[in-house]
Amino acid sequence: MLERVWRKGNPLTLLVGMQISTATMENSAGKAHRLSAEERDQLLPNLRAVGWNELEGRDAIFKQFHFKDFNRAFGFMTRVALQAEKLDHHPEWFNVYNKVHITLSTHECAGLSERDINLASFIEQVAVSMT
Ligand SMILES: C[C@H](O)[C@H](O)[C@H]1CNC2=NC(N)=NC(=O)C2=N1
Repeated sequence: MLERVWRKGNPLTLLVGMQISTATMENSAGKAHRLSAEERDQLLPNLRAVGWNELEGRDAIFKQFHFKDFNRAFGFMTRVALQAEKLDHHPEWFNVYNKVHITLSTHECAGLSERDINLASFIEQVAVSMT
């Protein structure tokens, strides 16, 4: 099912599929692990397709969002913040007026984990609904 979604869907559908798939990726102790090369090959292209990029010199992903005005930007941040708190996984971000810059990485494994992919997927869904 997921394979079918990945092949056929648009980038956002792909990301929703990724959230489902990555939900099972943590080990039983719930500890985050740094994504392997294979996992990156599988997961990152879908995020690149919607504007996320890997940072140079740090194992993290980054995207800049632009909204119509500050209200939209802050509404977006509020929705992301509530979900981040639920997930206990928080963005590093910067806001000025209608711009929001977001970096995602996982302290526990000092790099990218499936938690970042999940949060990025959620953020994309919120951003689409706010633009
Ligand atoms: C103690 C607490 O659970 C951790 O610091 C959580 C909170 N938020 C987090 N946010 C992010 N982005 N990465 C983490 O590893 C992380 N860990």
